[in-house]
Amino acid sequence: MIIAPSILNADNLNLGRDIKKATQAGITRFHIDIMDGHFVPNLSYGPQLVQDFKREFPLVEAEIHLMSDNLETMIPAFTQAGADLLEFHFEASKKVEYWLDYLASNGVKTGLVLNPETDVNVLKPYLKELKQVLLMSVHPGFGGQKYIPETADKIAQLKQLMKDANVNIPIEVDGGINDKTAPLAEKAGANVLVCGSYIFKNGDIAGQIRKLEGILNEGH
Ligand SMILES: O=C(CO)[C@H](O)[C@H](O)COP(=O)(O)O
Repeated sequence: MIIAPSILNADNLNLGRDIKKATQAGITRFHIDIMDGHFVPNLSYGPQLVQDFKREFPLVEAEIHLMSDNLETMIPAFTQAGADLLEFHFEASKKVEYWLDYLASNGVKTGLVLNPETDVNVLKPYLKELKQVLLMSVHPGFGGQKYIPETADKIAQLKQLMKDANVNIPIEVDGGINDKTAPLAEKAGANVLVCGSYIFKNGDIAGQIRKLEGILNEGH
């Protein structure tokens, strides 16, 4: 299981410090939420943040979760900024195939994201080109929301879809992950968990990461 901390609810005035604390606790990938105030009702970071992240932490993966329907501007900008993995929403794109090709030819690993209400079957034509699928377990736009329990059914449906297509890529779950919900997502078959508030909000970043890892290890 990979834990990818979402920096959205970290202390933004001490972001470098908090990211460093998480890497010292063994984290090798961060989830960076990009919100455009249009596709979702919130604003977050721009490409400069990603560029600075890669300058300071070149060996740590920057996973970009693009919550925008302005892909023409955003995808090239975040590709140039140094995204290792870029995930865009199926709901936000009329040219999925075009952007998958663009990202692959620029050496960026690609994931598609589905909102909670979107049927997993929409992924069928793209599964072979994806490096990951991200299932939202909250409605995108804000950290600190409650995990939607029906996510387990979506994970099961996606696993079946992948099996039928003979594809085996990681399933990532994002939103409301904590010590109670992480085991639910793991049991349902998630391979990557995005976790924001739980890790960054209580002041003991390393302790929260260890706690989450401990709980996930108990299941084995
Ligand atoms: O994509 C997101 C919101 O749109 C965040 O990544 C997600 O909500 C993680 O934060 P938290 O763990 O606090 O729920």
